[in-house]
Amino acid sequence: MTPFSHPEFDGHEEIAFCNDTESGLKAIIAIHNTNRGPALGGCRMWPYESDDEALTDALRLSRGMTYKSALAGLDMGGGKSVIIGDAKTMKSEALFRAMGRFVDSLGGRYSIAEDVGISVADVQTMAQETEFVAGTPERGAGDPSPSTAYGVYMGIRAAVAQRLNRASVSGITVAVQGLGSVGWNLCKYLADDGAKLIVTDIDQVAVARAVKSFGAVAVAPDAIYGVEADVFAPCALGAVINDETLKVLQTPIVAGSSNNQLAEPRHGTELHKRGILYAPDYVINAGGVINISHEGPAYDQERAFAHVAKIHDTLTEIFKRSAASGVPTFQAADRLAEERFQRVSLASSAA
Ligand SMILES: NC(=O)c1ccc[n+]([C@@H]2O[C@H](COP(=O)([O-])OP(=O)(O)OC[C@H]3O[C@@H](n4cnc5c(N)ncnc54)[C@H](O)[C@@H]3O)[C@@H](O)[C@H]2O)c1
Repeated sequence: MTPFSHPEFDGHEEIAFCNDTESGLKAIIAIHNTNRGPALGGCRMWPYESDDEALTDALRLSRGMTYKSALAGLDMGGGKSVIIGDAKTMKSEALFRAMGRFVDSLGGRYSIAEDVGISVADVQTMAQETEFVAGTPERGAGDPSPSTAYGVYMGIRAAVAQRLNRASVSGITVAVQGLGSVGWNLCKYLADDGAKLIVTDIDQVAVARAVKSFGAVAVAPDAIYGVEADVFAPCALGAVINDETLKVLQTPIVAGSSNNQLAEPRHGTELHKRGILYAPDYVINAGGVINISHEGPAYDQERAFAHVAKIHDTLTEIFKRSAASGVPTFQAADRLAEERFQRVSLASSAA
C-alpha cells in the first residue's frame, strides 16, 4: 500500500489510519481537499479483500465528495472514511466509539455521516465520542431522501428546459427506475406537477402502490431501459448506462438519483454523441448533502430546500457549457467543480 504514489492519490491533503486493538477497529479517513471548508463525508463499512482495496475506496470516494460539495455550493471539503470489516457480524459499541475517537482526533477537519453498511444508530454511537458527526435526527435535518428527491425533480426541470425547450414537466413522460426512498418521493413531485409516469421496481408492492397513487404505467425491471419516454430517471442501481442499455435507450434525457450511473466514462461520451442530455449524477443527487449542511439547532427546512433548488441553476450552467464547448456534461461538471474548489485555493494563497 503506497499512499503517495497510489493511482487515486490525486493530491489528498491527509490520510489517517487507525488500528485499535481493543475494539478491533481498522479504519482509514481520507481528506481530499478542504479549500472550501472542513471535509464532510460518509463512512463505509465493508469486508475489503485487502488494505489496498480499502484505501482505493477511501481515496476515490473522498475526491468525489470534494467535487460534489463544490458544485452544491457548500462551504465544505471532501472526505470519506472506511471501516474494514463485515457490517453483518463485526459491529459493536466499542468499535463505533473507537471510530468516534478516531474522527475526534482530527479536530473537526473531517465530519462523519452514514453510508453503505453504517446506520444512523452507528453514527449516534460515534457521537458519544465526537461532536463531528452529521445526518443524525438530533441535528435536525433527518432523512435525506425527500431533499434528494426534490433536487432530482429540480434537475429534471432544468434538463427538460434545456433539451426539450419546455418550461415545466407537465405532460412530460418520466420513466422512474426504483420506487424506494428517493424514487417514491420523486414520483410525488413529478405527478403533482402533471408529469406522466412509467415505473418499475423489483418490489411488486411498491409498483402496485405507484400505479394506484400516481396513475403510473408499470413495466418489468428489464423493460424500463427501452421505454418511450422523455426522461429516464435511474433511482435504484449504479452502472445503468452501459453497452447493453445503450442499445435500447431512446429517451432524450437521463436524469436520476443513482450514484455512478455511467458504467465507464466512455458511456457518458456516447450519450453526448447521441444527443442524450445526461444530468451528472453527483450534481443532481446532492440534495441530501445540501440539506445536511443546514442542520443544527437553527435548522430551517424552507431555507434548506431553497438551497437544494439551486441544483436547477447549477445543472443549467453545466448544460450550457457543455453545449458551447462540445464537451460531455459529466466532464463539464468536473471542470466547473475544479474551478470552484481550486479558485478558493488560489485566492487563499494570494491572501
Ligand atoms: N437516499 C438518498 O438521499 C440518496 C442520496 C444520493 C444518492 N442516492 C442514490 O439513489 C439511489 C436510490 O436511493 P434510495 O435511498 O431511494 O434507495 P432505496 O434502497 O430506498 O431504494 C432503491 C429501490 O430500488 C429498487 N431496486 C433494486 N434493484 C432494482 C432493479 N434491478 N430494478 C428496479 N428497481 C430496483 C429497490 O427495490 C428499492 O425500492 C441509490 O443509488 C442511492 O445510492 C440516494
